[in-house]
Amino acid sequence: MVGKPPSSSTPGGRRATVRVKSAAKRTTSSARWLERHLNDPYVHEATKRGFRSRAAFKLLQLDEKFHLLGPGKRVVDLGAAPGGWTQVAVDKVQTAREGWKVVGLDILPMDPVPGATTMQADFLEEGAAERLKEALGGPADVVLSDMAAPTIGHQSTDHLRIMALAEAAYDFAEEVLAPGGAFVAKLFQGGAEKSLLERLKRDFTTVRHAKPPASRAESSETYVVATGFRGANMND
Ligand SMILES: C[S@@+](CC[C@H](N)C(=O)[O-])C[C@H]1O[C@@H](n2cnc3c(N)ncnc32)[C@H](O)[C@@H]1O
Repeated sequence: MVGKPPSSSTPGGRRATVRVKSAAKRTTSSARWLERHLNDPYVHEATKRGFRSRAAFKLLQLDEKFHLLGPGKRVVDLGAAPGGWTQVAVDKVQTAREGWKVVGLDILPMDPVPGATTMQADFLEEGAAERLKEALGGPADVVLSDMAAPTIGHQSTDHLRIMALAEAAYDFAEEVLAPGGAFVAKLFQGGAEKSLLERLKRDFTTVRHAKPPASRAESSETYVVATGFRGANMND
């Protein structure tokens, strides 16, 4: 009969049945994703306002709460693609005066964002941080990291991978931040690993965890927000 799954009584049949089942599971979860996407008010608002991603609202909300961005500031945006945070950063920092800067980096290609410098590189690869420093051409007031590797569903592996990205982002931030600067990094629930938190508490006047309303409730994503950088040489 057409459409009837192959018999699972033979090894080939069982494999085929498993394949059919997992394809069906994938179809159901993509359908669920599409439905959620179409009903998401942030997706609609992002389209209306010309943002490339709904993620733009997470930065707008973090900025509203922590006052991170402002005219004339110099910003680094790590994990920038497709560019929602970069758009928000340019919008908030650009002024008629010289000196403001937004540099975005992603491992994926990204369409240029007017006003920003963008580069494609794996941030964890040797030389990427140096190239980024060159593009920045001076100290930064804000280092943002929304970097996240695709999750594999294995909680501790996903946690380790995002922590490695956050730690690398802070290694970079520690070198380029101007006194008074701010650092934001995406983490998974459970918050920052003790070692990163200890460094942040030592180096900043305020360290908070935040989950902006635009971050989906079912996502374990959260952000660590550190403000009031005490200055690079304070530990010397
Ligand atoms: C959640 S998305 C960022 C969304 C972005 N903030 C926006 O507003 O459009 C996470 C990004 O981190 C990037 N990423 C993950 N690992 C990276 C790495 N090692 N180096 C650079 N970018 C990385 C991914 O390619 C992805 O584009």
